[in-house]
Amino acid sequence: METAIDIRDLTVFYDDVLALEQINLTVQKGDFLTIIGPNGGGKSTLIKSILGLVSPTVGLIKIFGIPTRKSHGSVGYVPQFSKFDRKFPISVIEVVLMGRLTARSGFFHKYVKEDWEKAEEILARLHLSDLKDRQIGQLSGGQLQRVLIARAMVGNPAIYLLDEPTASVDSESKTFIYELLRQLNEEGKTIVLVTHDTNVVAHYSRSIACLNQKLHYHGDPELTTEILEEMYGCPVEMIAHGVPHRVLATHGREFG
Ligand SMILES: Nc1ncnc2c1ncn2[C@@H]1O[C@H](COP(=O)(O)OP(=O)(O)OP(=O)(O)O)[C@@H](O)[C@H]1O
Repeated sequence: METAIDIRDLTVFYDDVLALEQINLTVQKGDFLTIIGPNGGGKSTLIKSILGLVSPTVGLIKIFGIPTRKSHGSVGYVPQFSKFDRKFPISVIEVVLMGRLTARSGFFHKYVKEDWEKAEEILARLHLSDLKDRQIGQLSGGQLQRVLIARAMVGNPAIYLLDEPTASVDSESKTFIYELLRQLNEEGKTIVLVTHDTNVVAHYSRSIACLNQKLHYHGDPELTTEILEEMYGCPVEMIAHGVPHRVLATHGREFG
C-alpha cells in the first residue's frame, strides 16, 4: 500500500512550550484518519506541521515521499470557518477560485476558463451554486464551511486535511460534510480529520489517532476505556459522555 503521509520523530516546541513529542505516524493512501485528543493536545500543530506552516523542532514529514515544503498541490487544507475572516469583502466564487492558485501563481493571477468551470462544478456538487455571488459575510457557518471545503476541492488534492470542520455548524451541514468526506474517501482521496465529534469515529473513520502531546494510539476506530483514560488523564465517565457505546471496546487491547 502507498504511504500518503509519513511523519518521523516529530517534536514541536513553541519557544519553551512542548506541543508535540516524538510523533511517528504513517497515513496510508485512501485512509480516513480521525485525530482526536483534548484541547491543547497538539492536533492543530500536527495539521500545520503536515502543511509546512509550522517547522518541526526535530523530525521530518514527507507527503508521497517528498518533504512537506516541496510537495505543493497534493494537500488540500480546510480550516475552521470561525478562524476565517468573514469581514473580508469577497464573494463565494472568488473564495473557491483561490483554491486554483498554486505556489507559482503571481499576485495578479488571471483565472482561465477551466478555473471558472471547475469552481462552478464544485459549487454545484456542494449545493452552493445559488450562493456563488454572495459576500462571505452573509453566509451561515455551515454554508461558509462548505465554501472552504469547495476551495480545497477545486485544487483536486490527493489528501484533505480538515481542522474541526463541523465545530459550530448546524446539524444538516454537519451530515452533509461527513457524507461528502465519505464520498471523497470512496473516490480514493486520503482524509485526515481533526474533530471533537466522537460520533464520526464510529461512523466514518477507517482509523483513529489519539493525540495528547504524544501519539497515544493509532489504529482501528475502536477506543478502549484505557486508551481514553490515559490520553485524557481523567475518569472515563466524564469523557465518554456522548460517545456511542460501540466505540468503546468491551475488553482491553494492546496498542503501541
Ligand atoms: N503559536 C503558538 N505559540 C505558542 N504556543 C502555541 C502556539 N500554538 C499552539 N501553542 C500551544 O501548543 C499546544 C498545542 O496547541 P494546539 O493548538 O496544536 O492544540 P489542539 O489539540 O489543536 O487544541 P484545540 O483542541 O484546543 O484546538 C498548546 O499548549 C498551545 O497552547
